Amino acid sequence: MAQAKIGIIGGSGLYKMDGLTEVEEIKIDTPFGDPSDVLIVGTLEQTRVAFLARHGRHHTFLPSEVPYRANIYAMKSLGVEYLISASAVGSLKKKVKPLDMVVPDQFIDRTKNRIATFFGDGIVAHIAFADPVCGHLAKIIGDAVASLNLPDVTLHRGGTYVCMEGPAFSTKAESHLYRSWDATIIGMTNLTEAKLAREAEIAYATLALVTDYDCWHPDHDSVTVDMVIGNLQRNAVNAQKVIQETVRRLQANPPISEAHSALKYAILTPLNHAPAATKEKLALLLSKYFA
Ligand SMILES: CSC[C@H]1O[C@H](OP(=O)(O)O)[C@H](O)[C@@H]1O
Ligand SMILES: Nc1ncnc2[nH]cnc12
Repeated sequence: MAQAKIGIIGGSGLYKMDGLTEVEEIKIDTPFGDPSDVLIVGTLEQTRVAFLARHGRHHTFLPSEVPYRANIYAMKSLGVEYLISASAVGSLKKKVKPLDMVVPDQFIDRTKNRIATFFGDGIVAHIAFADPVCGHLAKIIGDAVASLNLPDVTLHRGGTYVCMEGPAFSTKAESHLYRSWDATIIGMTNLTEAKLAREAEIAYATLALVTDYDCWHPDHDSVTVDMVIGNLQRNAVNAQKVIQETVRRLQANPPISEAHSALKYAILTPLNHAPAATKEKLALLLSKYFA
């Protein structure tokens, strides 16, 4: 089976990664069903990386339908230790403009229709999630953006990403509510992914690409898909440059992340009392904790 230390999940508008060489398309079966698409493993900056289109390469999964568990499990099965997410987001702050880039450090959960854990069925675990992204990886992504001096792009390090269920965009009342919470950006996918990545002991951070002002701004039209895709296509080239530079920095200096031992104190069920079928299903994540 192919191996890759670095994973990339591309969101709306980023359905492929240019510049990969020695490319393999890998179909991975998981105990949680099929991932959104085949995983593309290739070489970038002398490193094997695995790319996955979050909504499928033809954008066929709603945010609520994305098989998040299968996606993260598939990344883990390739040996991924660092996961870079590229995502389209709306801005909840005036100073965060369309085409800007944000590397958030917090999330607020407004999802209601998805499973955001690998656990259950006889094995209970509670990961710490106070700091939901890997600070080391977030810094490397931020440094990569800063080093590229991209024209018309302002970098915002830190900020809170509201993860809503969708698929409809927010009402104005909701958008104003999130602004009153001092949230920075809004999207529909990254919190779920960040939780599962943490349970899988993968360091995770987000490169958020701002496409719109959601629907709160009196001087800007309310968000539409056209607006999002139009801006993200403009952002996609920049996003790929940032990802490539992040991979270069990451492989030169891979940090030890707290995420890599997230389950050490999280599992409450003595594993010798856990149902065999659940142990088997979760062995990829748990075998290092089997006695
Ligand atoms: C196409 S607009 C809404 C859609 O875009 C974002 O997707 P992703 O996070 O995968 O880039 C947002 O979360 C929604 O899923
Ligand atoms: N305004 C918005 N709300 C939710 N998800 C988004 N993705 C891009 N823009 C968005």
